[in-house]
Amino acid sequence: MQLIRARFRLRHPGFSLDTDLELPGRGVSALFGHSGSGKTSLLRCIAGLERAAEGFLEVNGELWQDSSSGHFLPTHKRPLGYVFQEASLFEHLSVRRNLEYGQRRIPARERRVQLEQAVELLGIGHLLERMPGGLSGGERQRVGIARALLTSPRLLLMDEPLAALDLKRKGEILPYLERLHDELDIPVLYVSHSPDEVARLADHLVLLDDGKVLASGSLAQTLARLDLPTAHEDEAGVVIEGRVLGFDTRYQLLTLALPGSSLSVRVAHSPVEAGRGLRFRVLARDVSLSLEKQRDSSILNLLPARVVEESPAANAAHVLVRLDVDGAPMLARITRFSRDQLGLYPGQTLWAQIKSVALLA
Ligand SMILES: Nc1ncnc2c1ncn2[C@@H]1O[C@H](COP(=O)(O)OP(=O)(O)OP(=O)(O)O)[C@@H](O)[C@H]1O
Repeated sequence: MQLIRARFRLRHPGFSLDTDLELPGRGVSALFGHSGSGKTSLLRCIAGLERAAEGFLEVNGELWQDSSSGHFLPTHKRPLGYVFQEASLFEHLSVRRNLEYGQRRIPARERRVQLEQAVELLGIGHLLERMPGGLSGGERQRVGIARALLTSPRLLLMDEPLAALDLKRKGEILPYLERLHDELDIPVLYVSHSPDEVARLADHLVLLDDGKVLASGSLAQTLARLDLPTAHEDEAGVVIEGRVLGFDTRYQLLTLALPGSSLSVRVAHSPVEAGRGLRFRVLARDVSLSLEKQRDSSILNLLPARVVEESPAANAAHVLVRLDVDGAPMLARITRFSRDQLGLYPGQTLWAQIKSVALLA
């Protein structure tokens, strides 16, 4: 069974962590929550760094901890990689030697990731003979991630791996993280403050608040839940996956297939060929609703939608509406005035006008 079960109780003065999670044993699970909500504490429990933590941890069928029977694998025996904000590389060793150090911790027959593969995945072939002192923050982080992979982990823990980088470097490194996600079969627990990173990388989302799990579910379903604080942020929105149908060079329009309709996005170049999957993000504030299909509208995307439920928004003049668009959940933030004009009710079918779609690639 591909599953990570993580049940922990940990007390610090003034803070207690109490989690009972079942996470998918593959793909990226993002841990999201305010500062102090317990994200790092949970990763530390999973890594076995909190000896005082009571709990149970099973990773894809392997038992790492069970306090009820006194079973506790110490950190160095847990096959995991841990990537922090800043990579702590051995400064006196070249990049190649740093990577080999990671690899040597594992007997040859147990290695699941080869040096060439990690170097290629992180795009660091040209850095191998360099010393860490001369690397940029983004390059260091890529080397740190490659070194973690070379220990052939059964689980990769990443604690805000991009937080120390500026926006440009973040943009450079994200495609490599996406490749890890697509090409390696190692489950990742990814702590982040950034909705954008989560939208791009995560499959599963865990929301933590004051040491407790507020929600744990698929990214698409969880982002669309009106009862969670994420739906009430200014940047609230959903992530949808579609398959590329085609790219029109004259109009620079990329068309993506949804289960029963399609969406068009204006982009200069198609990032992938037809048939491949792509993620895109639709913010609640970019979706408006109408009863009629407005054919004369300059808005490109008009999709049939069904109202599932509504909730007051943070701003009293707005309401949040959860929609079902061909089985894909979507959020719309509209004014209370529009809501009354539409006579909105659950089950109503209407048209969602999508003013802007952000491609996550
Ligand atoms: N060793 C410790 N002793 C006492 N309190 C601690 C200890 N470690 C963590 N805490 C407290 O536990 C709470 C959760 O901390 P944690 O670092 O897990 O939060 P976080 O969600 O990762 O925060 P951030 O996003 O700021 O990194 C905080 O209030 C912190 O002060």
